[in-house]
Amino acid sequence: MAIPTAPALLFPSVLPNSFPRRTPWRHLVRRQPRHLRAGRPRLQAPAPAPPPVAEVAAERDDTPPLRLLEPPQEDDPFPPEMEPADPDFYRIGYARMMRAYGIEFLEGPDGMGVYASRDVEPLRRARVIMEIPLELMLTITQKKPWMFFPDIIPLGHPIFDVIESTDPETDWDLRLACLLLYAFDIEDNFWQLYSDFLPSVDECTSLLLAPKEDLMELEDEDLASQMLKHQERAIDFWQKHWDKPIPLKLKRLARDHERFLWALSIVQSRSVNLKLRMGAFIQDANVLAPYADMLNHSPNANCFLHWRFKDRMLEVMIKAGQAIKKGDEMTIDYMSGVNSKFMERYGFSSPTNPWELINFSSPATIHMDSFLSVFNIAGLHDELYHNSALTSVVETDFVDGAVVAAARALPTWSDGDVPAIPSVERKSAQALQEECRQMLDSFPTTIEQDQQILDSDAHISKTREIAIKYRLHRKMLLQKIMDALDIYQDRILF
Ligand SMILES: C[S@@+](CC[C@H](N)C(=O)[O-])C[C@H]1O[C@@H](n2cnc3c(N)ncnc32)[C@H](O)[C@@H]1O
Repeated sequence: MAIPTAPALLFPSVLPNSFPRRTPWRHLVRRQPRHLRAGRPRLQAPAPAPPPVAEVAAERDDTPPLRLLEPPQEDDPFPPEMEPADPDFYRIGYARMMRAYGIEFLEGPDGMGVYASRDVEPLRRARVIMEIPLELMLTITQKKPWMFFPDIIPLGHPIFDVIESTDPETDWDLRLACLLLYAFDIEDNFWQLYSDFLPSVDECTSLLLAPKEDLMELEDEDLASQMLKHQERAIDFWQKHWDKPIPLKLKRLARDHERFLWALSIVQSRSVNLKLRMGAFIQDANVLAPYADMLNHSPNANCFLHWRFKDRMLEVMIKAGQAIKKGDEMTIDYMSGVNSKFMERYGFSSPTNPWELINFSSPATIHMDSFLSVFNIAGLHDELYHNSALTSVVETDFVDGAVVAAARALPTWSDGDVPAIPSVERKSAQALQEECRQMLDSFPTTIEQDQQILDSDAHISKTREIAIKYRLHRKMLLQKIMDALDIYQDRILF
């Protein structure tokens, strides 16, 4: 079934004033690879002077009501002497811009990121740093009747049938990639302009874009085969719909499968899941939210995303109580997952990911509470945290995500199973160290060799670099667990 469309009413012209206008030919020019150009164009926060928090609240009240779902009735009876207003007239009320308060978008070590442009005192309440109106976002919902938003695809366009051929619940990423490609193709559409600020094929970290030999560098067979399957799925989809004689208006959206893989990478690594209310429905939606998609990940994020139903705004908010210094990066927590999950979806891993897992097969058991207390780690097994209140008591500061991660996976004994005899504890720690050592030895390269490859090869491809970093991070985690078990034995057992 085709969805009727009312583009003039539902999709306003919403270009921030400072957005560089695209010249008609510019989208035909291939971007230079990253090393040949000085980064992506700078994304300027389009808001005027940032207002204090109190004013933000006042401004919200002034926002004109958004009548996204109530287009004027076209078949209202007009007296014959009256003419309908120019379609532009209707756009006025819908044209809302993104607003930004006290932030700037800068190129950093993890690509583009969002940084504080002034100090922020810790406040008891969360506060807004970005507001992104719904109409700037590309949205695909997982259930009918609302399929995607904005409703920009004209009736009868073949991309609609391509989208319709997929399963809304499982193929949200393919669907959103089609919608994104379509949005890029509409002259002066917001996304056509925003695409200048998205990472190019050479800059994108997604492993969907990695050649097979780079995937082999991962030395994680499960992840490599998972990525090959993802690539196969995307290429099959592209071949099914594009690799044949088709109308030009469809063909030009993704002339080669690389273009489709890139769009899919953008969707997977930049979209968020939200529960949106659309009219009477509350829907699980996958959303590409411009500007908010410049936020990088941190497990100790200082910001979070908040969907405001009333004005249909996505807000980025600083967590309550956070003090932020000018120049600090603003981050959100993408998910609590192991490194392989981050690699699969976003193409990066972290040496201190507190959700990383090492599954020990050794029967050795260790007393978890005493292990944790050596590193000032407190809390229940699922929510271990560094207890800084204890830092003055125990001098070691050796705690990072890797030790928390180790603690999550350590085999433990429950009261009564094993007597708390230091020699048993020591044996357990040694057995676990030995298992880590064997796992570490199973990598054909050492930590130093991987580091050398990364340091010495100036022309290393992006995806190969990512694969080697991941392999390095896994080894570093093992090394840190071994070190932690050393410290544990020194501190507690003797
Ligand atoms: C939502 S985008 C964030 C903006 C992105 N940095 C850019 O340049 O446009 C997600 C991508 O940012 C990068 N990224 C985010 N957090 C990261 C982190 N903690 N470490 C390394 N890369 C990160 C990865 O390339 C990821 O796929």
